[in-house]
Amino acid sequence: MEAGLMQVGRRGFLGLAGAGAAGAAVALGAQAGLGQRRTGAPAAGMYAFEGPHQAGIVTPAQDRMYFASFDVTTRSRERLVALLQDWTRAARELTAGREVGGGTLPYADPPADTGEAIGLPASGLTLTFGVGPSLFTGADGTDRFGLGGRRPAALETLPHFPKDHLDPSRSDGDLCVQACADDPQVAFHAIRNLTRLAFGTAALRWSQLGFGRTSSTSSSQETPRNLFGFKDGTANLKAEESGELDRHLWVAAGDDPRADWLAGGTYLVARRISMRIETWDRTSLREQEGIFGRDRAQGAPLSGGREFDRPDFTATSRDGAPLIATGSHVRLAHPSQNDGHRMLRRGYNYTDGDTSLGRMDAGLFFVAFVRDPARQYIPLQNTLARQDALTEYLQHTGSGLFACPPGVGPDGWIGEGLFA
Ligand SMILES: C=CC1=C(C)c2cc3[nH]c(cc4nc(cc5[nH]c(cc1n2)c(C)c5CCC(=O)O)C(CCC(=O)O)=C4C)c(C)c3C=C
Ligand SMILES: [Fe+2]
Repeated sequence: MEAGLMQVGRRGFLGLAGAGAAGAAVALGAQAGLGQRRTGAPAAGMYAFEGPHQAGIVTPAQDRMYFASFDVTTRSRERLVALLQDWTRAARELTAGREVGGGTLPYADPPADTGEAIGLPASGLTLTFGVGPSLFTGADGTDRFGLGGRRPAALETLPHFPKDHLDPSRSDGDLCVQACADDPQVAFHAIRNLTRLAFGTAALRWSQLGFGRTSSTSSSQETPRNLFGFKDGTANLKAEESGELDRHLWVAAGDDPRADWLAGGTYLVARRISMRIETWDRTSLREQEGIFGRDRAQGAPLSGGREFDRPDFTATSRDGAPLIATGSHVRLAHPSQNDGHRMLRRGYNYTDGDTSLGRMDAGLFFVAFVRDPARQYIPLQNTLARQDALTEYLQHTGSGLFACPPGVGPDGWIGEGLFA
């Protein structure tokens, strides 16, 4: 079984409702209460909502994603807090495969849950929440909710990078929710219901559907492929590397004296990267492999060996040229070129139909989690934008940076520490 995934079947659930349930079912009951589960189907995968860190970061990447960014429309701090509490309550239900609002159906009112996930299991749903820089400081410099003094120094709108072509209506936001699941309808249902709960307090600003994970976050997972056909996620930071996670992923107490509320949390970088698929498809395999610095079939470094072997950047061909080219993606992105920095990538392939020129509007919705974006993301993105051979085939069209608070305990709510 994958790390952190609980298999809760009909027997487990019925057992919980009865006398003494153990193991997974107890975990379900403790965190989710005894509301109506949407299905009695066996072997419904479920990740614990509670824990020191939010789920959806190091839990194994699911097959589907629906990412949403929100603008907070209220000026009231109390209403913002109430929204985060409502979202936490709903997230406990949704991730346990239960209907929002306990499945209440007063006939004279709209149902508490929108209903399209009835009959579907939890499907490994995780919900990961974040806060953007604009939640702290408005465009006119105002301290919107009295949180200005608690804003982490690293939580700034990402700078403009060379060749960026950002659409403001697909960028930034006050709050974000990343919903990942093995069923797209379950991920959609989660965002829809959270959006509905936010009515009058926060409004959807932009959203992105992703259909195929482009990273492994656990060594138990097979490396998937991106839309250029290459294995993606080979050298990713993985859940099993606990020391490395503390070093590169989780914010520690003392990292930022203004923002100890973020200890145990992390930063989420989102980039909507359009990929020039038609041009790529007219490029030779030799050139494609040279651009990445890995072979397409196995994902092995061009210096030799197998997928998970270390790339040898000193290896040269008979004519003295480096086997992994100086402008290749893996050389430029490798920790040895970036002061030892790593990141946890958790992106998804996407398509939004086609463009007015009849090209596929498709690419990578790049999501990465880092302990410090100012050191781990911004310098690397500047390097890639200027030197990476891959850049010719890409266009960054959306962007966002969010701080993801730590996870919650049984009575906690997301972002509690920020408002304490
Ligand atoms: C700024 C960070 C990065 C962006 C943006 C980015 C875009 C991007 N990447 C691929 C495909 C691959 N990336 C791979 C490795 C890799 N990429 C980054 C960072 C960014 N990529 C890092 C830190 C690494 C790991 C480097 C290392 O430690 O060796 C690979 C190789 C396989 C792997 O390790 O995952 C591929 C393939 C695309 C298509 C893309 C934009 C659309
Ligand atoms: Fe990459």
